[in-house]
Order: sequence, then C-alpha cells, then structure tokens
Amino acid sequence: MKKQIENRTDVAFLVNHFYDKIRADEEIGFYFNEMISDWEAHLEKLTDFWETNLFGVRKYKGNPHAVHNEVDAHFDEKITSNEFGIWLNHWFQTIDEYFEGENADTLKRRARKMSTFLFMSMFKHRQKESEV
Ligand code: HEM
Repeated sequence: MKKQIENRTDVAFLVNHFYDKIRADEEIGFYFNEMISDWEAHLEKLTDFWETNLFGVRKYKGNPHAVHNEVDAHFDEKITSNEFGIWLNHWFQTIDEYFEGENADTLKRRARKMSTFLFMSMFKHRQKESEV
C-alpha cells in the first residue's frame, strides 16, 4: 500500500520529487532552471505553499498570479496550455507514484483548478499590457 499525505515531511518529499521531474523535462525544464537560482529556497517555498493549501497552516505568503505573469513576460508570453499540461502530468504522476488517499486526490484537484486560474490570469495580463 502507498502512503497517505499526512504532514509537512510528506509534502516536502512530494515537492522535491516533483521538481526532479520538472527540472529534467525536455520541454519545460528550462523555464525553471533559467529563473530559479536558489533551489533550496524555492523548494522550501513550494513546500510552504502546498502545506498551507492542504493543511490550512499560515506559512506561504505570496502571489502566484503575479509571479507567473512575470515568468510569462520573461519568456515573451510564450507559455501555453501545453506547458501547464506537462506540469500537471508530472504532478499527478509524482503523487500517484508515492501516495494515495484523500489528501493525494485533493492535491491533484487543487493543482488542476489552479492551473486554469493561472493560465487565464496570464491571458488577462497580456491583454492589459498590449492596451498600454
Ligand atoms: C499548473 C499549475 C502551477 C502551479 C500550482 C504553480 C505554482 C507555483 C507557485 C506557488 C510558485 C511560487 C510563487 C511565489 O514565488 O510565491 C511558482 C513559481 C514558479 N513557477 Fe509555477 N506553478 C504552476 C505552473 C507553472 C508553469 C506551467 C510554469 C512554466 C512554464 C511555471 C513556472 C514557475 C517558475 C519559473 C516559478 C519561479 C519564479 C521565480 O521564483 O522567479 N509554473 N509556481
């Protein structure tokens, strides 16, 4: 039987293994490898993000929409649904590889939902930029 996602240690394990896949990905790895220099801090921040998301603890403070709009601008607004699809596939695969249960399902659902919001937010942001 696989493990349930029960605490921060499990979330950190998931985040670390997920980013191993992301960084090695031929199509989207460079977005991350180019923009992130302090990987230790990034992994810690993303562990905070998902721990906050899943367990309601107040750790992550940030604005993912603003950050992804910056990432999109940095790469000349070339990010498409393809990048989000690949990201989500790695997320689902990493979760399924190590975990099962309610929290595992919740993390899949939340990421899927958030990907739509982030992507739509990018579109809106691009439009605003072209109006000025
Ligand atoms: C699909 C759902 C996604 C989720 C849930 C997600 C979540 C996050 C979060 C929470 C952060 C940290 C934000 C902060 O600094 O406070 C982050 C950073 C980042 N994300 Fe995403 N992300 C997603 C998709 C993507 C995609 C598709 C790309 C690239 C094509 C991407 C590229 C990045 C990069 C490069 C950073 C680091 C930016 C920096 O520190 O300068 N993300 N992401």
